[in-house]
Amino acid sequence: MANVLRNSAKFGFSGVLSQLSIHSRHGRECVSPCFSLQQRNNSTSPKIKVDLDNSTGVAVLRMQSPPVNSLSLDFLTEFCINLEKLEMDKSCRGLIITSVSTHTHTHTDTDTVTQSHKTMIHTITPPVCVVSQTLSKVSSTGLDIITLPVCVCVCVCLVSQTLSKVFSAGLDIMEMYGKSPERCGEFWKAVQEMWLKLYGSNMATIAAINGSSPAGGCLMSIGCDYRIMADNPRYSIGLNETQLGIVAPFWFKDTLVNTVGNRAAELSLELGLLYSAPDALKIGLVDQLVPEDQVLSTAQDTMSKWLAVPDHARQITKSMMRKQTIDKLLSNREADITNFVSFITKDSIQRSLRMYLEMLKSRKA
Ligand SMILES: CCCCC/C=C\C/C=C\CCC/C=C/C(=O)SCCNC(=O)CCNC(=O)[C@H](O)C(C)(C)COP(=O)(O)OP(=O)(O)OC[C@H]1O[C@@H](n2cnc3c(N)ncnc32)[C@H](O)[C@@H]1OP(=O)(O)O
Repeated sequence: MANVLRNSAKFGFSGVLSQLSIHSRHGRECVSPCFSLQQRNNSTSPKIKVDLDNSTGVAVLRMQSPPVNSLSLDFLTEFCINLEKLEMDKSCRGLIITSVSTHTHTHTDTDTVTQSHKTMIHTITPPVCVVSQTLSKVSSTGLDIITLPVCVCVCVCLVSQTLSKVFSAGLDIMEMYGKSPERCGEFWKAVQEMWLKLYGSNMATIAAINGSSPAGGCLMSIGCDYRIMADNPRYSIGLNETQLGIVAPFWFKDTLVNTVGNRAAELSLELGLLYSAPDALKIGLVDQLVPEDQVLSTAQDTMSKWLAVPDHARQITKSMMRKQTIDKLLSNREADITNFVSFITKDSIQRSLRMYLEMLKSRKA
């Protein structure tokens, strides 16, 4: 243990984990070589926006993947890359995870059509740059060279997309429905990676839950050190997997037990309960409720209290609390993937997922 603590002071929590387990893929040594320490951490990528305030050392990661911030393979990959970058950045000590409620997405599109220039201008607005040109083209027979008037339209337009009031709708069900075993395995590995990185982060982490947070969204929340939820009767949170006819794996269960205790976790998991914000507070699934417009500012105020504690002391303590749970998955990763793939690809489970998807759609109609 003394060794663990010495290493922890030297490498931080993630570093200790990678020292302790040769299977660890989320320690500092395993970072993709394309990220250097010099890299700035203010990034905007399609699904996630990260802003690091260098004066406070606090990064805000905003999920912005309409319609419901579901956790697809692409989303999870992007999430892990961002987390890894922040973990590597010594100036970043705290991370707040939240969802943007509305965002404007800048969309660049290049289209080539064999229509008149005039038609093109009418169909795509607002064109920032329209280039007309004549293009020589080989006909389908390959014999005749024909010349067509072509309008190449480079259009930059702003598309406003509104996220429904969700923090995250959890794992993207479409990643588990009708997919090949290989793809399911790849997806599950990314889910594991997201949890390993978050639960084992050296940073102080706060979930600013400004919307519903079922299943994987709840996992992401309880993977943080502290949870602040909007006091809105429309929002709910919980590990509702059994309601979909699927089963939360042992590490989802362990994280929930570590958060709310065994009895509450038992009820919660077996019944697939989604809790209102006040009920979630009652069982300790979230730590604090605040009016919706104060979720982020409260998270920022709370973070300053967490960062008042010396990093090494907080990190070593966090490691002592979470290491056993993390190691359990690290030493069973491959078996866990195999279990997931064989479970999720069963006909009966696929049927349950289809019914659930239909229910989601019919609820909308
Ligand atoms: C033998 C032992 C084995 C042991 C176990 C081994 C392995 C483990 C196996 C499996 C574990 C899997 C763990 C799974 C975890 C998950 O996270 S599953 C996902 C659970 N999520 C949900 O149940 C949430 C469902 N969504 C909602 O309840 C609502 O959408 C909402 C989030 C409350 C938002 O409501 P609203 O604003 O009204 O939006 P809509 O319902 O209209 O949704 C908009 C569109 O988004 C689609 N959508 C919603 N959620 C998801 C999702 N999670 N994935 C993909 N798509 C989603 C919805 O269908 C709408 O689509 P359309 O616009 O109709 O196309």
